[in-house]
Amino acid sequence: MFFSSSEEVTPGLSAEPGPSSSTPAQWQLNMRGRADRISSSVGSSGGYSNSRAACGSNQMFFSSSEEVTPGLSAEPGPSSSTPAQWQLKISGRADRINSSVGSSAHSTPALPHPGRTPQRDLNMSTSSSTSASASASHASSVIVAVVEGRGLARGEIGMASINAKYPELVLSQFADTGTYAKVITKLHNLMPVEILMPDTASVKGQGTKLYSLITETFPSVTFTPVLRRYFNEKKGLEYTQQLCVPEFSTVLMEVQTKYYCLASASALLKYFEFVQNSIYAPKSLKVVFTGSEQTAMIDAISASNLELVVNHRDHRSEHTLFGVLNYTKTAGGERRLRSNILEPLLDEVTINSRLDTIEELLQNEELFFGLKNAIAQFLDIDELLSALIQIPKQETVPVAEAKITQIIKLKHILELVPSLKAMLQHSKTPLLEAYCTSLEDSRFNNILDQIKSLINDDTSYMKGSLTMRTQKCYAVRPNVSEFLDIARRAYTEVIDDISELVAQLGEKYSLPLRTSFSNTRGFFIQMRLEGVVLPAGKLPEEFIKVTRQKSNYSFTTVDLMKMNDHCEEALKDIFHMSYVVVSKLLNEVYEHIHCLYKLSDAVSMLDMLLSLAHACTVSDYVRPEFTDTLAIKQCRHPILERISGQQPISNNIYICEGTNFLILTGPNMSGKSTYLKQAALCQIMAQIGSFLPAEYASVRIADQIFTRIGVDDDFETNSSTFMVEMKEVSYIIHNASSKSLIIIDELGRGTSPEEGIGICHSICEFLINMKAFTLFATHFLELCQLQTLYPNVENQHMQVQHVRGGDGRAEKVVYTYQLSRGHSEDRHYGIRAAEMTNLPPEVIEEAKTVAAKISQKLWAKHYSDPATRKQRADYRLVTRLVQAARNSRLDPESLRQYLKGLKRQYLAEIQNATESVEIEE
Ligand SMILES: Nc1ncnc2c1ncn2[C@@H]1O[C@H](COP(=O)(O)OP(=O)(O)OP(=O)(O)O)[C@@H](O)[C@H]1O
Repeated sequence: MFFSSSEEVTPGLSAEPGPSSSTPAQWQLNMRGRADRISSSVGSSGGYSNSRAACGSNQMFFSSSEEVTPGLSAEPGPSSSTPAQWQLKISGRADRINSSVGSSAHSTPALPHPGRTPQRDLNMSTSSSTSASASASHASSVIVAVVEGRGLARGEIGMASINAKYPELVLSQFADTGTYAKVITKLHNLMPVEILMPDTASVKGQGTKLYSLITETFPSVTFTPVLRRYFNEKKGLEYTQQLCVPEFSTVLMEVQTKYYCLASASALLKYFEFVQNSIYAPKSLKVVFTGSEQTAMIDAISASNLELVVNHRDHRSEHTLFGVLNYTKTAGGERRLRSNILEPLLDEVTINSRLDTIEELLQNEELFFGLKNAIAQFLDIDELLSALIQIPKQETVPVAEAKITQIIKLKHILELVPSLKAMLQHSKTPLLEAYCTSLEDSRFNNILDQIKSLINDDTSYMKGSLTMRTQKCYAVRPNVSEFLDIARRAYTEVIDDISELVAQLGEKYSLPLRTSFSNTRGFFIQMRLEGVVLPAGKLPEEFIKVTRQKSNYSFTTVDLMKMNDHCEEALKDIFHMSYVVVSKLLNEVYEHIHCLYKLSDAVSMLDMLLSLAHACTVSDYVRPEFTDTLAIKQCRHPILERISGQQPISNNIYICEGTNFLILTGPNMSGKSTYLKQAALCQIMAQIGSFLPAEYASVRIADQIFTRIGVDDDFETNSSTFMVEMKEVSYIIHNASSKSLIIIDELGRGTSPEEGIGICHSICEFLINMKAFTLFATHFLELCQLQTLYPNVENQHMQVQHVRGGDGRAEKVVYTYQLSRGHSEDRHYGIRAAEMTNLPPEVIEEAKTVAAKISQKLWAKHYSDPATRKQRADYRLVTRLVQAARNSRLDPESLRQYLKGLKRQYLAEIQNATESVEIEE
């Protein structure tokens, strides 16, 4: 049972004649006409929110004798046995969450699903939309519970999260490393408003490493210790079984032995019920389990470095990848895009099915614009679902009003389904066909028919607070409830009286007065000052609470305030009686309501795909193909392109298994970072199913994308810069695989050149052996020697031109932003920079000589160690052998000759390695 109320709709009234002897339809029109007249004559102040009546009252609205049926009623909830810690933190928490719920346009992503077919993509977004949904919500209305295994199970993490705004419980459990990188990344993506952990993990002074890391990394997020006993996996499973919508119940099989995520779910649901003061209806919640296998992992630092969803210089700026691709029309589409960018797909079939769809949308303009128009009219379905399935513990005026709004929104949304389906019927790609099929669900019509039996045909969701108030007042059909009809007549009369009063005042003082309405003031009077002569040079005494904004006066009178009170009283009655009807209606439609999950999935995915297609039309993008090579012809940086408004200089990117390590050199400001970032951004774009800013693109799917990008030099923080560098690199080394994409920009700057080169060199060698695709930008030209040592390394540089100044000494650098093979000839950028100053020439020359000697010495020293040199010779031999084995074109004789050559080469290298290397002093 979804809702219960002691009051029944009064039967038998439908046979009654309407008021004022007119027919019900006429009466309805008359009543609406009056209210609409006023609503159109007044300026709407602010968007939709609770009316004054709703806001002003905390008292119980109903004298209902029945209790609301709680989904978890059998369990002792926090309300009955509140832990002390909870009690302390509760006040204000619900408000904060609620206010963020109401205000944010962004949030939970409806997950992108990797799957093998488009149909799978559909199903997955139901079953795994998790990570997406989980990951998105930057609308801080997410609460997360985290628990870690103890003893031998240390490192096993269970997480459960729920967004007050979206009806989805996301569970995850995974083994993490000692750096807890996965937990931190997941939390970063979720952006929770509050994190719950067992009190035992956070005992002062003895907190676990995970606890310290979480509280240090998320200082602005509220941390709440919860008694360990609430992290109860048995209860977690029971709650999940009770709450899970049947359509998603396969998840129960998946999680039944995942004790840690179930334990988190148990604590989270209890806590959520407590702070929200409402519970979820049984069988109403989408429950999903997300591992980290289906999406590529992008750690929080990389997401920030690449400016995926937030620009770290200006948080409100749209100069992010999200900003470039976001042409979505719905909150759900926006969330889905955001979550996809943070967690791109791994499954080639799913990505290609999205690309097919985008291609169709680009080729079929009618379909593109038709779908866009259809999608743009949808409201936030997830938000509505979430509200529909939460059972308030108290029945107040705001609750009543909210329920009426919900039924109006539900009707509005369901009425849009046929036009969306009709548009999709023109499509040819499997993904769109699959969404079209998913909308052929008789439940949509059933619910709508039931709604229409009690709600007026022309009731619909509209913008503007007064307009929406009118919609709510007249939502229920006339003759359904006699008392409701009487209350509405009373309301209309007060509205007429208000109009009349304002007209009389205008006549009395010969002033151009207008009736206005706002949620905070109710009805009030407005007057423009221009061309107005005030009697006795000032406003009449009768006008009180005067405010002035530019050339507009706003005020009221004692009589108008009284009328407002009458209006509020009448409204309360209307909402009360409409609520009784609406609650009963919701009870009836409740069993079908879960088809909205399908609709939400379809709308958000279509919105995202339309948005990606739209981005292609704004700039010239190309469809990527998936191979084992990253090869992008004339690639452009997507964000730079958007910022500058003109095409940046394009460059080719080529990395393959044989040449998987690229060393990029070039002076400061020559475009190295831009080049590196555009490679990573294009990789992500390809893996969410977007076209790319290039002439041709082939992409190897990356399981993870890592970046280490240097911050600007800061002499004061050099030591900490070095530590940050080392931590970031160590994270990459511990987590990257041969299928990863790694971007490293400027490593080893926070220490002496000698150490810097040494560290860079050993890290490079480690990564070269790992076979990940790596782009490594550096100012240490010494590293370019790696190309001669390893066949899979290639040097590239950013070209610059040096233009001599008129006085023959000062030199100007012209940046071409063009990539070229080989390493940069521009050594000692610092000295070049110094040359451009007024330093005496002899000082510069001496600096050049000393620098050259030092670098030669460093290099020679580094390569003088016989053991290291032997190791490298071994590695080169193995690499060449593998290449030979793969080269199927060689006939046996050529292969033998080739192998002989390799042997000779290897022996020479070994001998060389043991000879001492002369170091020039
Ligand atoms: N391909 C390009 N087309 C047009 N402008 C570019 C391009 N690449 C870089 N730029 C411009 O040059 C500026 C400097 O580029 P970037 O930061 O990539 O240089 P860098 O070589 O990494 O510098 P540093 O070594 O100092 O970090 C960018 O802010 C951008 O405005």
